[in-house]
This record gives sequence, C-alpha cells and structure tokens, in this order.
Amino acid sequence: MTVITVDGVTRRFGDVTALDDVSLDVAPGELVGMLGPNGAGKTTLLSLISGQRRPDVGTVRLLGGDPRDAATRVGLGITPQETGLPPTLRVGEVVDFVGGHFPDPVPTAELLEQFGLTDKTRKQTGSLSGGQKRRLAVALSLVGRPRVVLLDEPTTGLDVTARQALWDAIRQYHAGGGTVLLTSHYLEEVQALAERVVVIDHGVVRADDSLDGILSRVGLRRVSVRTTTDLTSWSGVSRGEHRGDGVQQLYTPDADALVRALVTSGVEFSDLQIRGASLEEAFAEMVADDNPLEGAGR
Ligand SMILES: Nc1ncnc2c1ncn2[C@@H]1O[C@H](COP(=O)(O)OP(=O)(O)OP(=O)(O)O)[C@@H](O)[C@H]1O
Repeated sequence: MTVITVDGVTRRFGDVTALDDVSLDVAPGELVGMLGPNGAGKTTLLSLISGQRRPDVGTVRLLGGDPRDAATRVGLGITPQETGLPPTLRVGEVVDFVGGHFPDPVPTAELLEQFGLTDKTRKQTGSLSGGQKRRLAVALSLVGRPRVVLLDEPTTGLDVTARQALWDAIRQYHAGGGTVLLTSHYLEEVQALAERVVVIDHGVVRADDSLDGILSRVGLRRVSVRTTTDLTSWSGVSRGEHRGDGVQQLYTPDADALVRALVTSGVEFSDLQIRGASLEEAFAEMVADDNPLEGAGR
C-alpha cells in the first residue's frame, strides 16, 4: 500500500503546463525530498496531493482515498510555503484551534515545547519573528499526529540553529513511522534529511532515486588543485572554475586520468584534492537544459 500515489498527472494553468504526465509513489515511512528550480511544479504537485487542486489528467490517491475527502485528509499534515496565521490570535490558541480538528491532537504544551515555542504560548502570532512563525507553521502540520506530512520549503528564512531544530523535529516524526514529502531550495537540507530524491524540472520528473543513487548517477568527481596553469579547458574536464585564491575546481568523469595527465605534463601544482560530486553539483547537472538525464523514474 502506498501513502501517496500520483499517476500520469497533468495540470495546466492557461498556457502553462505546470505538471506534465507526472507519476510518483511514496510508501509508508519514506522521507522524500523534492528538488526543482523556481516554477518547476513542486507546489502544484503538493496542492494536488493535498486535495486543494484537481489534476486535469491522471489520478492522485492519498492514504488509499481521494485527497479531496475530508476523511482522507485527517491523516495529512501540511506546511504551505506561506502560512496566513491570524495575527491577533495567541500562539497557544492557534495550536488549540487547529488541534481541535483532529481526534487525538498532540497536547499544545508538548508541541510548543518540542518546537522551542513554550515562552511564546501567550504571544499573539503577529508579534512572532519570521523564523518563529515558520516553526509554528511546521508544528501545526504535526498537531493532528498525521500519517503523512507535506512540507513546502519548511526552513526557508530560518537561521542555522533554527533550521537544525526543525530538522530534528522532522527526523523525530519520521523515526516514529511518519511519511514525509518535502520541497526545499536548500540542497543541504535534502542531503541531510531525505533518503530518496525526486528532481522536477519544467513539470517533468527528471530523476527519482535514492540520495546515493542520484549522487552516483551524475558520476562526476571534483578535482581541486592550486596552479598558475589554466586547466579548465583541458581534455576530460567537463566544467572548471577559478577560485579567487589560485585554486581551480575541475569537474571530470575520470579523476584518475586527469591526475595522470597533470603529473605527466610537468605543470607545477599543489593542494590536490578529489571528492565526489555534492547534491548541488548533481542538481546543476540534472536541470541543465543541454544535459537532460534520460531514464527518469524507478
Ligand atoms: N494559480 C496559478 N495560476 C497560473 N499559473 C500558475 C498558478 N500556480 C502555478 N502556476 C505556474 O505553474 C508553474 C509551476 O509553479 P509551482 O508554483 O508549482 O512551481 P514551484 O516548483 O513550486 O516553484 P517555486 O520553487 O518557485 O515555489 C509556474 O510556471 C507557475 O507560474
């Protein structure tokens, strides 16, 4: 049984095809990170899964039911990209209000404690900082003990400490068996949290694989080396850049061959380092217009 099933879904807004024949299954207990550039279709996909919109073509199932049924959505928690919190309600009142829609809500004090908001319980939400509002928004998605949560850029605008705290809360929810589908523009967020990565670009799923699978699929190694000779146009270098400090960063499918060529050329160099591509590099490769990855899907 899958928690989320998206099958052959197309959704248009006028002339814009936001999603073009997208299919995606999410199994119970998975933590899936969705990546894509601005306008790729991520938010639209989440709105179809949460039943806020209907697909033009294809079907969406949530927890075995229709996401537009209120009975199905009781098992769902959402943090949208922008949360309209009523500014004059107190933080505790908002949590009580949202929790009141669920049969077995997390007690308000417990939830606020988990999200470091205990001292804000009696403050009006309008007085919270942007980061505190974001934390409250993620807390609200979990108040009903959902079986699945959709988090649209959960930590955008948060500082490093607040982001780490939210990651811990998401991990804790996941460790308890919860299913998570999140979007993020922070690649390190997806790298830190997700076991599986779905890359969407121009409304199409470009890759859907384990995090390791995505990284290895790109197959590029990064060689960094300090030298005064320009190596960026050497044969075997698919992309290269000069850093300000005299170090060049070279991306190559065959680091061994590049290092052999470097050594035999007699060029003087120092500080040679080789490592695998990061998710950021993998992502840049995947959404580069001239370099589509074939064979998306699992
Ligand atoms: N209500 C709407 N009316 C018209 N066009 C829309 C609407 N919602 C989305 N779109 C268009 O659909 C495409 C996908 O948008 P979507 O918001 O799903 O992208 P996204 O991947 O979430 O982007 P971002 O990372 O910027 O949040 C975009 O071209 C967008 O302009």
